[in-house]
Amino acid sequence: MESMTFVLFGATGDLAKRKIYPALFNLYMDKMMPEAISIIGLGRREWSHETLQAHVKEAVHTYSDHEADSESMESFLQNFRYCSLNVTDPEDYFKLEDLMLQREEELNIVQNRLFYLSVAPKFFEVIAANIKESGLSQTNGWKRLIIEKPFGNDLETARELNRNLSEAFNEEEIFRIDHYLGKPMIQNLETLEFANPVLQSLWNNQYISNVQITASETVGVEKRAGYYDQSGAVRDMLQNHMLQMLMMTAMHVPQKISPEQIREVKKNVMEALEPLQEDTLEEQVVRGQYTRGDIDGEEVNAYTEETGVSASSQNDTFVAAKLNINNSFWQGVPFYLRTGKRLAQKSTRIVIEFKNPLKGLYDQEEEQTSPNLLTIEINPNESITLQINSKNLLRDGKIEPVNINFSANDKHLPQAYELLIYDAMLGDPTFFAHWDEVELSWKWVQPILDAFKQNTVPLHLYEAGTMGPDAAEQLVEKDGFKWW
Ligand SMILES: NC(=O)C1=CN([C@@H]2O[C@H](COP(=O)(O)OP(=O)(O)OC[C@H]3O[C@@H](n4cnc5c(N)ncnc54)[C@H](OP(=O)(O)O)[C@@H]3O)[C@@H](O)[C@H]2O)C=CC1
Ligand SMILES: O=C1O[C@H](COP(=O)(O)O)[C@@H](O)[C@H](O)[C@H]1O
Repeated sequence: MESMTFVLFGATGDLAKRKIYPALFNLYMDKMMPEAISIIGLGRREWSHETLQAHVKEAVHTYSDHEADSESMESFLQNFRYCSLNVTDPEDYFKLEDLMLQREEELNIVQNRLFYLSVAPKFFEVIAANIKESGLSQTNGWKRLIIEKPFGNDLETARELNRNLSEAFNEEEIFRIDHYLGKPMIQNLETLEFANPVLQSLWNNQYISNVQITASETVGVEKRAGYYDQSGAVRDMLQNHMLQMLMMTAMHVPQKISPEQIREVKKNVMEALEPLQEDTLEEQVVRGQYTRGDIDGEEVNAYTEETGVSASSQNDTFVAAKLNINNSFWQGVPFYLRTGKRLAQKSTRIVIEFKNPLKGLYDQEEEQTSPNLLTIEINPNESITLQINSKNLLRDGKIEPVNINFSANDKHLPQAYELLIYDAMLGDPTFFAHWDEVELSWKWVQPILDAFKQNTVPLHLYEAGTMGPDAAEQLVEKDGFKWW
């Protein structure tokens, strides 16, 4: 891998501590980092290089599962330097430039520069502009920008953000993290679909009856009420993670496996997504909010009782939707998506339900068959399970559903941030959100945001600890299905 400077805005923050430093350390230990790398941490705090190094060490000890011998740790930490900088102060970027140039010279490395913005989204544009104005982006190597979602707050603000970022960085230089795309099982979808002719031949509307994507969480708003009450489940999960999982599931075979082609087939899915209509939106979208209930035997507050949430909030803590993809592969196959807080279990999974044309053969009282299901568990377990029908020879030969299971659970499976940072360092954009995907996603959810804002669809309350409102059950039941 090429040598580089890794500039981390928000080096003193939570994401850096919990995810970025442990990921960098794991990559270092797995020899997946450049031989020579200059890592410069930034924040307003007046830290010394040593303070940052001690902070990184502590973060690695707390959050990395890699064994850290002291020699490796010390040589890892030697890559770090700190520079105090206020992102809105253009003068501070010259201070940063001095340090960058000094380290590039010391290490004798090309000016390959990766800028990671682990700061609030309101700073993205000012940082990009200051990087450009200060000349930091005029390098004799490459430059890249990593940003975290949210990418805008709606279609209009997302477009504006993108316009402004494009002043300083080209699309090929912008790596938009959607951490779901870093999850090993999501990355594995490509292989599952395209490296298995048996599955690929069934991956269409001739054999599949419906697809269900669930991301359920047991946590509530935690300490993020300020953000979440303005965001809700649609902006927080549906527009990004859920639609990315949909794209990864419904994409059709590309001409070849390359970042450009994978992004192209993902985009095709979004382009074929049937737009929601204002007058029928309620038939396809369920908005929910949790009331008091029980999670793992513990009583929890209603959403409107959470600290920082207004008692009259109409915010969505749950959303379920039925999506139709109007292309020859998926016409007639509903894709059901649901996500919410304070649900019965933490589980992210994709379930492919196959059609059962042979059902009639066995439909006598004693011989019921179940649909074949392919379940891809993404989080917290990682597995692929195929449910088939089989005779139970120990119970009078009755037909029963049994599972063929591949479980990838392993504590050494790389973490999402590890895979994503590695790809960004390499310059591989496959598992980052392209602007086209982001824009098409906002476009598709915009009617939902409008309807929720105008209160033209009901807010269904659900008890914490359940799987959401009854209306979400009815969404699939009226098509003759049930949630798996
Ligand atoms: N934490 C998480 O788990 C996740 C976070 N994210 C996203 O990552 C980003 C960072 O989140 P998180 O780390 O939690 O936030 P924190 O509030 O913990 O950290 C914010 C960072 O920004 C720095 N900062 C704030 N204002 C300025 C400024 N004017 N100039 C320079 N630096 C500044 C702070 O440094 P200092 O105080 O020293 O100035 C600090 O390092 C956000 O966009 C968030 O949405 C995404 C997914 C998960
Ligand atoms: O981006 C987000 O994701 C988390 C859920 O992520 P997971 O990896 O634990 O499934 C969610 O809790 C959070 O609200 C959202 O911003």
